[in-house]
Amino acid sequence: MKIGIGNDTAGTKLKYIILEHLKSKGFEVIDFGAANGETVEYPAAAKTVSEAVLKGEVDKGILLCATGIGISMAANKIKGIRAALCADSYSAKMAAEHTDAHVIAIGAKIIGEEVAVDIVDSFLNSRFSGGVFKTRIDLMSELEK
Ligand SMILES: O=C(CO)[C@H](O)[C@H](O)COP(=O)(O)O
Repeated sequence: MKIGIGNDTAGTKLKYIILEHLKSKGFEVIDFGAANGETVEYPAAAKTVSEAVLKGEVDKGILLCATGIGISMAANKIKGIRAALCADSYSAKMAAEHTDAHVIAIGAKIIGEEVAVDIVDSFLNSRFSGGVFKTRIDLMSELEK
C-alpha cells in the first residue's frame, strides 16, 4: 500500500514520526508536506495529497496541521475527496469502514504522538464495508453536483 503524507509547518514534527512509523511497517510513503524549516500552508498540502489519491499515485493520504481542522476542510473542497478529521482510533476505523475516507487529518498540536500513530494504524488496517455504506457515500457524492 502506498501512502501520501502532507503537512503544513505546524505538522512537520508529527509528520516525521508517522513517516518513520509507516516505513518501519513496510509502507511505501510519499512525503508531499513541509520539510523541517520549510513554510507550507495547509491548503497546499491538502491539495497535493488529495490529488495524488484521486490520480491513483497513492492509495490513501494522511494530513497534518496544528488542529487538523483547516487541512481536513481544505481536502474536502477537492471534488471527489472524503477527508475525515480523526482524534481517536475508533473514528479512524469508521472513517475507512463506513465512509471509505481517502484521507484522514490529525491535529499535531492536539493529539499525542502515540495516539496519532494508533489513529494512522487503525485507518490503514481497516477496509471499506460496502453495502449500505456504499449507498450512503453515493448519496454524499450527489451533494457535490
Ligand atoms: O491548524 C491549522 C489550521 O486548522 C494550522 O496548522 C494553524 O492555523 C497554523 O497556525 P500557526 O501559523 O500559528 O502555526
